[in-house]
Amino acid sequence: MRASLIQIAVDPDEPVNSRRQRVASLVREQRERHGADLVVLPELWPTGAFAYESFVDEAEPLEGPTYEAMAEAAAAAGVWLHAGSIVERDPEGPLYNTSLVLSPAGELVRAYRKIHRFGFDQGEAVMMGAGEELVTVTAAGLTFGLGTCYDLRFPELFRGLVDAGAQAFVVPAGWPARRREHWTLLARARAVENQAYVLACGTAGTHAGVEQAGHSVVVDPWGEVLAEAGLAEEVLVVDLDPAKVTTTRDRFPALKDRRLR
Ligand SMILES: NC(=O)CCC(=O)C(=O)O
Repeated sequence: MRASLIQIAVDPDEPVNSRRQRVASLVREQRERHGADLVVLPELWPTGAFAYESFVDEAEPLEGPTYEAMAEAAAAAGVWLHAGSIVERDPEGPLYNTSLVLSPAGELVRAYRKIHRFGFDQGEAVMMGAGEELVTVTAAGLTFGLGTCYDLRFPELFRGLVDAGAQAFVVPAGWPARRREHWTLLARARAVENQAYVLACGTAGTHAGVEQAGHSVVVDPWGEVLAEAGLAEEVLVVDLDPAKVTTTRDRFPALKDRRLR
């Protein structure tokens, strides 16, 4: 199966709706241009992950304007779409940082509320609720476990996803440039320790004064980097093979030597 990761530039001068339309047309062309079965977008790309002051105004229901634009694009292209995350307004609860996974028919098949909120005593950590559910989804022949940005620092989440059947992880992010080394290192660590693909899709540009790391990366189950973006907006195209997960786990069966559960 082939995946396209779209590292979107989040420019505060581009209105959110224009960005939605621009991203929708990028999604639409991924099948025809690159033969993609799956398209992946970053964390909170409509607003920017650090644009805390816009979270309340831009919050939307699960099937709000971002979903609508992405559903139309996924269906037009006939691709699975991990649409990155949105600021979700739950009518009965707080805001959440929620990732959406859409089928090639444009249906919302899974939503994942980010479990580990970033910011310590400010921003997302105080403005949003914490998700509580591990989420996996089987798409185009692979079972993906979902995480979001800061989640990458919490290996127990990814091990839990492996226990739930994950062969690959999708990690949308809005990771800052000043901790770029951590991003690449953690993406490779999660791949190696879980013998799983990692599809880590970040943003480009600078918003809310925070320069983004870019450098979206795809790592295979042996820890090899298959593709890595630069700093600017860019599309990464990679082929993923479920058999590679099986052979890696069979030939070097470290996951079978676990003693603490
Ligand atoms: N949006 C985020 O979760 C940022 C995470 C981050 O900056 C870090 O883990 O470092």
